[in-house]
Amino acid sequence: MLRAGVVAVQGDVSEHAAAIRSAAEAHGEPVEVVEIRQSGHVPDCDVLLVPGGESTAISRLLKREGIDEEIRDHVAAGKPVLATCAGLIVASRDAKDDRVETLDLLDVTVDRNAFGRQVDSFEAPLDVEGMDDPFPAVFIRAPLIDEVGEGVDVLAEWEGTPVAVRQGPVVGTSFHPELTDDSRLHDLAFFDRIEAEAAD
Ligand SMILES: NC(=O)CC[C@H](N)C(=O)O
Repeated sequence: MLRAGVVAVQGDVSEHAAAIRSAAEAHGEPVEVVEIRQSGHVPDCDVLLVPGGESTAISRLLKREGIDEEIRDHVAAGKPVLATCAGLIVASRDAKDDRVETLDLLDVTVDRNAFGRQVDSFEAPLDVEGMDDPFPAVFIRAPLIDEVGEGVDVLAEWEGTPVAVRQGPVVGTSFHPELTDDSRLHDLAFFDRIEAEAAD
């Protein structure tokens, strides 16, 4: 049984829970989704999802609840994380905003809301490394990734700007794969990895 933790202090938690459930179902993988609002649950999780929402609120609450350290330990143990939009901001090295205390899971810097305000949200077909067909990427007040460290792979770009990155077990996207019923980003972040490990 795969135990998937959805960080649930703020943001689009139910969409993430539904997306990981349907991705797991597609792989015939029984899944238990754990909504994480307090410390003590992350250590039991195999994979973690950090949702979109408001990065200032998410980072403040993670720290207040002591979940921030647990997420760092999860990654240090090599366990996968998918961080989307505000989650990517929280996972970055630096969001250039004192209100966001980042977790430094991905060696990238981000510019919050760089793709515009809520009204500027858009959907775009995105070429993602390893996918045969474009992924329907939904951008909502999306962060721009402006600096990418050496250990980071860029998985997708939009108009010359990285919008999906991977470093070790952590995948971060500027867009919201949880809002479409396309589970290929979950495959890339979790199931391809889990299946490759199982085949070893
Ligand atoms: N849709 C989103 O997650 C937007 C993120 C928002 N720009 C932030 O700074 O938190």
